Amino acid sequence: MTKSDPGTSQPGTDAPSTDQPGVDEAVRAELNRLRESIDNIDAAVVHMLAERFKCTQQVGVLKAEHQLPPADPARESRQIIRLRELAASARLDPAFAEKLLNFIIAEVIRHHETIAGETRDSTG
Ligand SMILES: C=C(O[C@@H]1C=C(C(=O)O)C=C[C@H]1O)C(=O)O
Repeated sequence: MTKSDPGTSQPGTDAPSTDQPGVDEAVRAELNRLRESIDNIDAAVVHMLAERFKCTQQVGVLKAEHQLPPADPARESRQIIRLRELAASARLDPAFAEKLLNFIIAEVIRHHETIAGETRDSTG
């Protein structure tokens, strides 16, 4: 297989696609089984994040209506401590858990700033 042989490798790699003939049937079956679980977990993550953002949007509206700042660093510090402990007990890298939470919170704060701006515009 070469790079000029389209469709036989994953984009950006020279590794053979698992869809190719020649991949052991038992390996393919195990991979498919694991990928079905991964797809279910990814769906659950998306649904849980959607629910989280529904809550944080409501927090954003409440803060905007009461002139509270979009970010609450003290609350974030407590969440990070708690999440790192949860991660450690679940054998997930606490640094990864912290990065993920910070990534999500940054997006939430962006939403809150937008809501605050819109609220100021509409109330004058
Ligand atoms: C949702 C809030 O607003 C911000 C976003 C947070 C979050 O996404 O968990 C936490 C703290 C705040 O910086 C909040 O204050 O509770």
